[in-house]
Amino acid sequence: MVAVEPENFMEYILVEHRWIVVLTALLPISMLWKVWSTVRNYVVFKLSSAPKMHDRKVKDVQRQIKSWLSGDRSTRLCTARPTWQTMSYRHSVYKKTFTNIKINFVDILEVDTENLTVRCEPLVTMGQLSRTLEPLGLALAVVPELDQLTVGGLVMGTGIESSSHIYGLFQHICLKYELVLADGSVVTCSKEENPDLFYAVPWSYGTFGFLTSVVIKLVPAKKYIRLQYHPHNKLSALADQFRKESESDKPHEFIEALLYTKESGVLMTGDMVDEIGRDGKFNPIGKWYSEWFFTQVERHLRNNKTVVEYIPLRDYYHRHTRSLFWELQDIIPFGNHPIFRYLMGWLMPPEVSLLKLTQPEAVSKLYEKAHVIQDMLVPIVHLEDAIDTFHKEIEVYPIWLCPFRVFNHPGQLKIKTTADSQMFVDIGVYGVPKAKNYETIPSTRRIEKFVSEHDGFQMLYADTYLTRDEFRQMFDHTLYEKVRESLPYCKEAFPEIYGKVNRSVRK
Ligand SMILES: Cc1cc2nc3c(=O)[nH]c(=O)nc-3n(C[C@H](O)[C@H](O)[C@H](O)COP(=O)(O)OP(=O)(O)OC[C@H]3O[C@@H](n4cnc5c(N)ncnc54)[C@H](O)[C@@H]3O)c2cc1C
Ligand SMILES: NC(=O)C1=CN([C@@H]2O[C@H](COP(=O)(O)OP(=O)(O)OC[C@H]3O[C@@H](n4cnc5c(N)ncnc54)[C@H](OP(=O)(O)O)[C@@H]3O)[C@@H](O)[C@H]2O)C=CC1
Ligand SMILES: CC(C)=CCC[C@@H](C)[C@H]1CC[C@@]2(C)C3=C(CC[C@]12C)[C@@]1(C)CC[C@H](O)C(C)(C)[C@@H]1CC3
Repeated sequence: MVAVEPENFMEYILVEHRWIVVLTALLPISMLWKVWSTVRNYVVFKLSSAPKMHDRKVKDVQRQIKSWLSGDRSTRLCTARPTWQTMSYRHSVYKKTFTNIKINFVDILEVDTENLTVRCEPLVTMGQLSRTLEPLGLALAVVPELDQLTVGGLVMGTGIESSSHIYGLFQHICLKYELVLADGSVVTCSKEENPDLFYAVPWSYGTFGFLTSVVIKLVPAKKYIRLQYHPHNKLSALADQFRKESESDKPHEFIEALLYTKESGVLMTGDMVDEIGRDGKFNPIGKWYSEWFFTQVERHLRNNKTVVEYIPLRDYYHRHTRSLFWELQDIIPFGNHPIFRYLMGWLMPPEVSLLKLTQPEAVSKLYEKAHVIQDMLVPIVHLEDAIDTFHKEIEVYPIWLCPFRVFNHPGQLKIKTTADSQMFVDIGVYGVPKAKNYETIPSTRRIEKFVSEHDGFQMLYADTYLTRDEFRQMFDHTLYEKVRESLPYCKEAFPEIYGKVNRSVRK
């Protein structure tokens, strides 16, 4: 472990015993925030006030942009969402120098139960959506699993989940975007209307305009997920089954795998069902006292038996929220202890935003040197090679594996095939690297090189060390540039994507 020197007593507590602050302050505040926002969202929905307010809020964004237009336009524009509230590890320093546009868009506007769509505002979170849709027997086709991810962030960045091998990324289930552009106009775009803009918006990181609403595709939901755990002790066997299941003509609705060592892991296949069958036990993994999901899965590996469980739908969707995958074990080391779970589990997890807000400089330095948070997206055929490379360069376990389809659409994600789509795998690596030769920048750059050479992509909520040229090689900028040229004031108002994601603007 790399040593860091705390500068004062408070910092010492925050670094060495971060759990004290988390337990005494962050967890209670997080709970109050959760209760307040749930009640507030419920009341707003019941009063049906959100759709009426929406137009007024859009006009307010237009007003702010027009005021920027009538000034000297010496600054650029970004959203005023404080950087500590976002679901990335870093703070975006450009927020300090750009003109901040307030976007207070936090509501679900309309659920169309006939056409199976939901129209919602960009700050609506995944937790809010799944809570609202469940009683209606509906769900988003892709539910990125951390409660606090927002629709806007997932559209402008990207979103992925264990149903993505069928439906694709979050962008692929979005049917329409409404944006306010740099000239103050409001546009809507879809496959039929302004298609260039529609295909260029995902992965654009807010560099065309401000998203004000999105129409998203829904699917009928059932009460439970029948989840089958398939333990493996050979990577090649796990990878073969992983590919076979993902590319099958009739795939299971949910597929993911967790690797616990280079050679061993558990593949999980799931389907929605209305009844609990007799072939497995009921496991409400979302209850406050239940063990963290990733350690439950590890037990199936140790037992080395294929078993079936029935998990309540929302518990499944947010299965990695309570332990923030496995990141919370570094912050609350005893968080998975039964005594803690029974007594305090109902307060978990702390809000990521509050953790971020109270992160001292010394912890940032520690994470910088000895912690990896990366999701690399590579064609599924290269799965074993990628695991080899990650093992050699980083050696962090568990590793999250999630298959997903990239459709052959125009835009920044250009796949190298003429087929309709190509199957990829997201390799998520979060934790303290054990590889002896690990050094943040050189090791990450070698991984990035591997991903580029294998026609893959890097998720950009994480740190990227790509140069601008390498970045433009990884992400196709042809359509992006064309649309930027065609929109009045766009280039003046917004930097290019690299200008918002490179390391020099993220501290
Ligand atoms: C926290 C929470 C959030 C909910 N969110 C939604 C939701 O977003 N959409 C939904 O259909 N049901 C939602 N429901 C369920 C809803 O309240 C009703 O249970 C169900 O829709 C039956 O409505 P009703 O026939 O009693 O008529 P009403 O409640 O009077 O509504 C008639 C129809 O209009 C739609 N509707 C009403 N208000 C809104 C709104 N603000 N936004 C979108 N559609 C609205 C609904 O489709 C509803 O069926 C929510 C429930 C909870 C607890
Ligand atoms: N399972 C998954 O798929 C997971 C995904 N993630 C990643 O987390 C990120 C989402 O986090 P979240 O906190 O929700 O989003 P952020 O607030 O971090 O926003 C991400 C980007 O989207 C832009 N943006 C957000 N809302 C708007 C809007 N209304 N109009 C214009 N631009 C907007 C932001 O611009 P600006 O800088 O101007 O605010 C920023 O560049 C995504 O990048 C996603 O890939 C993380 C964990 C899991
Ligand atoms: C595509 C998928 C599934 C991505 C999962 C990404 C998660 C593992 C990321 C998203 C936000 C994230 C970067 C975060 C952290 C860990 C990894 C997270 C949870 C933590 C909690 C680590 C500890 C840090 O002190 C701090 C609190 C700033 C961050 C906050 C964001």
